[in-house]
Amino acid sequence: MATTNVLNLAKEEELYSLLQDNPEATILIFFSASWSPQCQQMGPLFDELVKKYPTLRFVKVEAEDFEEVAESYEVAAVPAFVFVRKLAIVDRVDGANAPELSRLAEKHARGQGSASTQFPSAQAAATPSNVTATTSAGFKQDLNTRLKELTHRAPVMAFIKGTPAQPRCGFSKTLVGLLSDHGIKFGYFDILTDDDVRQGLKAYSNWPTYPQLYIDGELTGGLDIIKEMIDSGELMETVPASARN
Ligand SMILES: N[C@@H](CCC(=O)N[C@@H](CS)C(=O)NCC(=O)O)C(=O)O
Repeated sequence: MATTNVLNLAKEEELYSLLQDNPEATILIFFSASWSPQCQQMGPLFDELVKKYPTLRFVKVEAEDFEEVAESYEVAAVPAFVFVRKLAIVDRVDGANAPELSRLAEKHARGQGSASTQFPSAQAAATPSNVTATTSAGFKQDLNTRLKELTHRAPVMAFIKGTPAQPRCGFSKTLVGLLSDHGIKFGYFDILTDDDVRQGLKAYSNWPTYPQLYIDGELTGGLDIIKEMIDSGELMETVPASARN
C-alpha cells in the first residue's frame, strides 16, 4: 500500500504544516465521512490516484471531525475533493464525480494546474503596484487602490473568514476572540465574500494566509504574530487609543 503520500488528518496543524512546507506541490484533500456510501464509492479511486500520481500530495479528512477545516474549504457536503496549491484552492470536485476527479488529478500531475491557480503570479507578488483583477465583465480594475482603501477603513482592520459573530475558520475565530478580550475595536472584511480581495491581499502584503490584522493600514501580522505581540505587550502599544475600549 502506498501510504507515505497520504496524510490521514489527525490534527488540524498537520494540514497547515503540509500546505506551508509544500507550496509548489498540488495537494488533493478528500473530505469524507465514514457513513457516506458515496465516499466509500470514491475511496478506491482516491487510493488509485495516490499510487498513480506520486508527484501530488494527498490528505484525507473526516469532515465531521474537522468542521472548521471543512468550512474553510467551503465544503458543504461530502464527498468533496479540493486541489490546493500555494495555499489557494485551484480546483475542486463536489460529489462523487469520478471522471472529473480523474481528469483534474491527471491535469495537476502533468503540471497544468498552475494555469488555473487563483494565487497571483510571483511577479505580481513582487510588484504589488501591478496587481490587477479582471472581473467577470472583463473590466480591469486597479485592485491596489481598493486594497489600500480597505486596509485603511478602520484604525484596526481584521481580514477574516466569516464575520466576528460567525467566524468560518478556527484561526479567524481565535483572532476575533483575542481582540475582543483585549478591548480592541476593529473593522473587518470577510475575505470569503470576495476572491479578488482574498487573493489580491496576499500579494499586496506578501502574506499567504488569513487572518490578517492591519493597524493604520499596515499589516501587523497573522494570528501567531498577534498572539506573540499580545504576550509581549507590544500589541497594546501599537493599537491607537481611538481603537481601545
Ligand atoms: N499560522 C497561521 C494560520 C493561518 C492559516 O494557515 N490560514 C489558512 C487557512 S484558514 C489560509 O488562510 N489559507 C489561505 C486561504 O484560505 O486563502 C497564522 O498565524 O495566521
